[in-house]
Amino acid sequence: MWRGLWTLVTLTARGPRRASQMHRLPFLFSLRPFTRQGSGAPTPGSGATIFALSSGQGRCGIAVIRTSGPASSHALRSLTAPQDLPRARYACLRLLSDPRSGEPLDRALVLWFPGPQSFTGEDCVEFHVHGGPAVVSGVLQALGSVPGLRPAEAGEFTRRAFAHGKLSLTEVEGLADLIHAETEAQRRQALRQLDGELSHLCQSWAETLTKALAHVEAYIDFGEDDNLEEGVLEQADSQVRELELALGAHLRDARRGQRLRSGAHVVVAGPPNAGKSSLVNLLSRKPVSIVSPEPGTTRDVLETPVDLAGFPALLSDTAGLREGVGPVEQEGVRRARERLEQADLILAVLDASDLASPSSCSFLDTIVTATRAQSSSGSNQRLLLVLNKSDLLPQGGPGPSPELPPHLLLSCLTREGLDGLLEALRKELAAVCGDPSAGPPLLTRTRHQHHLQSCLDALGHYKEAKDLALAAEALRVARGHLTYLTGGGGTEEILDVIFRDFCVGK
Ligand SMILES: Nc1nc2c(ncn2[C@@H]2O[C@H](COP(=O)(O)OP(=O)(O)OP(=O)(O)O)[C@@H](O)[C@H]2O)c(=O)[nH]1
Ligand SMILES: [K+]
Ligand SMILES: [Mg+2]
Repeated sequence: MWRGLWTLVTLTARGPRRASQMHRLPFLFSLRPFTRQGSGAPTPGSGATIFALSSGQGRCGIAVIRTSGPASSHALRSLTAPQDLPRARYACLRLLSDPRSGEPLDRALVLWFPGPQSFTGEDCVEFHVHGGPAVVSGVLQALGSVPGLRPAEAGEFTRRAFAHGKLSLTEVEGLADLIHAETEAQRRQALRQLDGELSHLCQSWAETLTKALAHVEAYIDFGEDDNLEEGVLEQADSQVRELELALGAHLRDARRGQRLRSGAHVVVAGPPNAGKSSLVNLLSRKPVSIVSPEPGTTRDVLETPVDLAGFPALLSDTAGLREGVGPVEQEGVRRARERLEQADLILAVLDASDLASPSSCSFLDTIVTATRAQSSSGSNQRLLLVLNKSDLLPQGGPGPSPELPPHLLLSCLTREGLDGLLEALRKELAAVCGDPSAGPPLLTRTRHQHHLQSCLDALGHYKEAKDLALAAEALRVARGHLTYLTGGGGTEEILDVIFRDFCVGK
């Protein structure tokens, strides 16, 4: 078919002489038309129809049971009365009964989604039944008795959706993240990815590369032909340069998307008895750490996952930093320092009523000053200075020293200043994790970073390539990585671009 099309074009647009050059275009005839179905994913379940409980386990108001596959309509008819198929995509009330015994199971809402307009792309049915365990297991058993139906494996509905081109790989990842999202920021980020923002961006980058590749290939094939547009290679070069800039900007993202997915490391540190453990308990809303008036209470690093102002964080409580103590506390101090190095954000806590003590001064001089100096010289580590126990400051007094770096006043005892701290945390974490509702889509997984970096490396090879065949190959490799990112398996659409974007024989 392609050969036919090409011949048509060569005859009409370029005159018959071009037909003799067809042997010079081997790559064009190995092309498959672009479809997302050629995504390298396994072809779905060889006709099997799957079913599963899609809502959560346990007693609930409504439970949703789904089927997907060619026997879905048969399953629906077998379980319902009347037995006719309801109108597509409209909810209707039906009596469900066991097809073997005729025993009524429930009165339920059923929905019929004929493929391909369904989540998986196959025929699907949803049963919205009453959420009692006996109803759910009765309907599942009834479905299991219908010939051609079997229970779904984990993720099998989504896998079928991917195999039918309903979702790209990054969208599948977004869906998984949405299901697991625990904080507002994670939900926003996952929803953007599920909406396909990252995959659309990659598709547009891949299109740019397809154009550049088409330019280079055309030059290889028609280079000496004066009918070819001028400057095709220069166009390819400038397309590659623009793409390099865009990819570089995304990669400089410094793993913000990944932090948003798995949580930023927030480390609470400070001198002994400053109220670090009190703050950790306050922020996590549970008694994670022991609080006591005795300095040196916390020894081990205590970690707890928390939702901090809508952002996911792994909050670590650490031992108070001081010198000249016994071996156990000294080990705690060593662990605290080690954890500080891994922090995305340091919550530095001092006792507002004890700023002149040697341990407060030493903490300010070392950790606080050093971190602030590093972050102004481009390090990614951030720091918030919190002066706790503000309730101990004299009412209407002068407040802490004006020479201190920027800080927040807080009382873990009275909770005064907590709202201000949460607002400051929200800003800091938005900088650490990226604001999920603004800017370009974030890279949420190492896999994304790997493919973008490999794409960028291949563009480097393009620029260094000594001949055009190698340059074209580098572009193909670069484009392959973008396709892998969205889950495609090296699909080709150069012909389309040659017809659409090129005026061979104008
Ligand atoms: N007045 C007052 N006391 C506080 C406040 N926050 C904590 N404290 C008290 O300060 C003491 C030390 O608190 P912790 O939370 O154990 O302090 P820490 O920094 O974890 O101490 P170490 O683990 O020993 O380094 C306890 O007696 C707390 O009740 C506050 O805001 N105001
Ligand atoms: K203490
Ligand atoms: Mg403590």
